[in-house]
Amino acid sequence: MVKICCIGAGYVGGPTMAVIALKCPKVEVAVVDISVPRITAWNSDQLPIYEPGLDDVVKQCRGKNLFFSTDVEKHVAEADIVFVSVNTPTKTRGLGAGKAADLTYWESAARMIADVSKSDKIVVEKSTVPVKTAEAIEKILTHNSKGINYQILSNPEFLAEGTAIKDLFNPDRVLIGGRETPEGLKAVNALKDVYAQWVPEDRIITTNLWSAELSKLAANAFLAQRISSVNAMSALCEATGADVAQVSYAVGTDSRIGPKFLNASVGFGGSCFQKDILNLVYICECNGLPEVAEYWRQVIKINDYQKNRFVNRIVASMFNTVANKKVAILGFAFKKDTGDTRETPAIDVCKGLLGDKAQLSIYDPQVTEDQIQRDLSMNKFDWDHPLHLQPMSPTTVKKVHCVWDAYDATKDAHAVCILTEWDEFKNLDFQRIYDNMQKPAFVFDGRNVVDANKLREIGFIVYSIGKPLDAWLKDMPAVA
Ligand SMILES: NC(=O)C1=CN([C@@H]2O[C@H](COP(=O)(O)OP(=O)(O)OC[C@H]3O[C@@H](n4cnc5c(N)ncnc54)[C@H](O)[C@@H]3O)[C@@H](O)[C@H]2O)C=CC1
Ligand SMILES: O=C(O)[C@H]1O[C@H](OP(=O)(O)OP(=O)(O)OC[C@H]2O[C@@H](n3ccc(=O)[nH]c3=O)[C@H](O)[C@@H]2O)[C@H](O)[C@@H](O)[C@@H]1O
Repeated sequence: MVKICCIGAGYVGGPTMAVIALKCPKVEVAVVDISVPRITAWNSDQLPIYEPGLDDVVKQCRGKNLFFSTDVEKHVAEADIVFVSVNTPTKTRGLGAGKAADLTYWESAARMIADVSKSDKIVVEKSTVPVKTAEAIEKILTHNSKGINYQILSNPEFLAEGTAIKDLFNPDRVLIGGRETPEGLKAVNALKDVYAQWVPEDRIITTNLWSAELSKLAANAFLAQRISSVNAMSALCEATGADVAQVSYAVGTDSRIGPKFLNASVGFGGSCFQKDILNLVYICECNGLPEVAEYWRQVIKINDYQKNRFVNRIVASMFNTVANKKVAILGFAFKKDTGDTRETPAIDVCKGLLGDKAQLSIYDPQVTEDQIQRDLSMNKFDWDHPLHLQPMSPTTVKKVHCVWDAYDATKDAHAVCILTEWDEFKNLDFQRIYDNMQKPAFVFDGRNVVDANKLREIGFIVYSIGKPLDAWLKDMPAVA
């Protein structure tokens, strides 16, 4: 029986390994982590991450050929294939701070593999890493090899949160990069055999190591670039009276461009887009390509601009001050169908409003008050380290209240900000909300989920990203 071990039981390691276990009943899969609470949760009825369909997959395999454990060394020693899916945060100190990937966790995992291994192993990079990481890992492993043969593969993950199980069941492609040597090709084929249990062969792409590593960074940069492109257009739409949804549709029907990923928003969030682009920028700079670095940096700059523009629009519309006004925040997760708040635009919007002394009442169906308080008091990039290294007792942000109902959040509020596109926000009783709010009552829709015309009929002043502006908003211009 082939034995797989995955180091890192997070948003990628957990779901990916659960699906491998489900699709490959003859493979034994152990997912290991240094975080005791995380492993305890994986072994309980309350999984540590919310992901549609995940419970079902885990329930089918856990205890049969899928195991979650903190006994990292034992499972690594026994495995034929070791996936490494640990955090690769942005460095906060030293060389490359604010841009480069921090490979501390990767390096410690590689050293541990070298220490405990007694048999040959295929080591698979599942985390998103800088180009040429495989070379560094190879050096660590071979300098400590005790005669053991290691093959390093790059197998980046393309799943998106909220649709992880669907994406893993039916991926657009699986990418495997390896050394172009007989041993390298053999290792590539061994991993290909695992995926071939459910992924059609023509969707399994094999490349050299560096192409696989770079393709992951490139894919995320291209995706984020589309959002920054449409968000840049949204500002121009507001200035000209064009409607960004109509522009996106007209542009996206060109088959060379395609319709997906053209929704204007308050800005993209999530643990990876910003981190991976910063990493790409750093790699370009290190390779003497400042123009290329600046090109990609602009994707982040537009994203920051979009979040600032949204906050300024709110404050400007409400007579240039939100001090002591109750503002309801609907949605805190970085997108719907996940409880993940890493780099969510809601953090920047809330911090911006708190900077102007607003009182926030926040409702998200999947995010706890503890998490929100932690996010609003944490330093930039701290969130991307293993749980036990994150600040344990954050100071409570006093002007923030978290509630478990959209109606409670909006009661007596001056304004409602929609920051996540949860389906339930489309069907709220906005007449009831309006009746219980201060007047004039504002809605700032950062995800374009509500029917703005219906809300205007009720009496709201509505701002939707990239849509023709209400007369009220035109009279109160927001400077980003
Ligand atoms: N979240 C996502 O949707 C995607 C993430 N990625 C990449 O996958 C990697 C992992 O991301 P996530 O799963 O989101 O992170 P995560 O933070 O949810 O999980 C990482 C886990 O690794 C554990 N860990 C760290 N060092 C360890 C060590 N030495 N030994 C054992 N466990 C260790 C941590 O305790 C943590 O539970 C990152 O490189 C990320 O860029 C790639 C595609 C999608
Ligand atoms: O490397 C990663 O971590 C993953 O990053 C993204 O996945 P994810 O961040 O989970 O979610 P997305 O659906 O890409 O959304 C990212 C952000 O962009 C925003 N978005 C997305 C699409 C769009 O049209 N407009 C828009 O503002 C979302 O609301 C969200 O805040 C990629 O889609 C995955 O392929 C990749 O594996």
